[in-house]
Amino acid sequence: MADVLIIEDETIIRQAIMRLLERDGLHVTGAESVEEALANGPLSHHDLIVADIRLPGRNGMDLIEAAGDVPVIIMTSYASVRSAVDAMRRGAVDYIPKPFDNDELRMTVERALREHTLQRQNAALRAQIDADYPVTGIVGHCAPMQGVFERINRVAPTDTTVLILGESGTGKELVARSLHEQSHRRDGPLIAVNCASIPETLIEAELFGHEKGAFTGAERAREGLVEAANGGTLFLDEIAELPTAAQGRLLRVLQESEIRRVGASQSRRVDIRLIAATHQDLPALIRVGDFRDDLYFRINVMEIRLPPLRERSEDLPELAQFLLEKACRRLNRPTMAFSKDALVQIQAHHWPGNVRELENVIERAVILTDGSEVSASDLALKDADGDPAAERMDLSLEEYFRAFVRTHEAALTETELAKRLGISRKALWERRQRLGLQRRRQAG
Ligand SMILES: Nc1ncnc2c1ncn2[C@@H]1O[C@H](COP(=O)(O)OP(=O)(O)OP(=O)(O)O)[C@@H](O)[C@H]1O
Repeated sequence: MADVLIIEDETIIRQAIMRLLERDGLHVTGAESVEEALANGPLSHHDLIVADIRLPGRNGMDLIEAAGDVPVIIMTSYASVRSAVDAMRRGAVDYIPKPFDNDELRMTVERALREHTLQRQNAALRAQIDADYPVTGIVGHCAPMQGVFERINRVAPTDTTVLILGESGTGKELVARSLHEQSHRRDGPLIAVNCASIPETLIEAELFGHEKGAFTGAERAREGLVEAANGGTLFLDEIAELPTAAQGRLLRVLQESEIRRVGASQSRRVDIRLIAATHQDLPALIRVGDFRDDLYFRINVMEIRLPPLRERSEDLPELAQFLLEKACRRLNRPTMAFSKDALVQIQAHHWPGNVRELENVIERAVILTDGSEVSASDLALKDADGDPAAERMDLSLEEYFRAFVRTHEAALTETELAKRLGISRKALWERRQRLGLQRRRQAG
């Protein structure tokens, strides 16, 4: 039973609220003042506090701070909307205007209690995940991954620039997210930019923003991605793809904590933490003049190197199982398991596309498998060497969708087909329209 504390100095009002909430099955205690409430025991014993803003002695505002994690609803007269706004700013979860409407009060209390329960459940879930995996959502027990976790835990709480190295698909972005989530910037933005995906001519304006008229087509001034990361983390993936001019601008941002938009004469202060990643050999690029050595020295303060999947074979069974559960959840399929021969194949494969390839192979197998077991043939991996995996990787999900629909549509209803694909019937219909994949009528 949820426990609610009412602090209200007017006895009639306090008792009326207590009776009202007791009728809703809540355990309610009352106090005339903040001092009396504190004398009766720690505030943390309650699930919710409803307090008048004007009280004799310490007022309701003081209480918000004293309440810590316990949500506080403030009661205020219509005349003092201003103080209600102040109370919300200082952390009250809601306010109830006086004179109050009984139903409105009950609904506000119920909503605050529900949100508080949800928050507690989320915190418990997060703690559970943290306990299962040392760094949120990153699977790996092999020695090199343990080294990676140790570095993440050490460097995450600092503002140090981190350079993540590793082949494509080894989890560089995942590590960057984890560094952000474990830093004091976690409530700030994480802006992830793949430098290879922005055309060279646009990259400076995209990253650093521009003033109106800075170049043809710049009709309005625009904030860049670096500024958007202010107060948070900027993750620059494939940093080796940054053209030399942009490298110079980035270096200035890092050295001076200031940014100058393209075409601007004034600088603006920015507070960002940079995490960079690349699969390339930066010292080799420096030698041929494609990467600035001063930028390299500035970003290479702390290095995290991710091993390729082929060097992590002891992690493969756990990682495959983790990705299988993830795919089943995403595609709305009941839990599945790998057959023995599937696990043998997973161990034998070379995984040139690393974890991303493993994830794609598993997701496709989940889509194509009927039963609850994924067999070696569902994985469609050939052998450890010379397997044209890259060819299969080129098959887009749309092509799989097309093949899956054409193979199964004669035997399944649209509802069954949608369910097997893990999408709604409406989504199936829409995708059919988009791909020109009209339903074929069955002969006879
Ligand atoms: N150790 C891991 N545990 C669980 N999932 C992982 C792990 N490593 C990678 N993944 C998953 O594999 C996919 C690819 O990872 P990610 O995008 O982080 O790789 P990347 O190195 O940044 O690739 P690229 O260099 O091509 O951008 C993601 O879906 C990620 O969640």
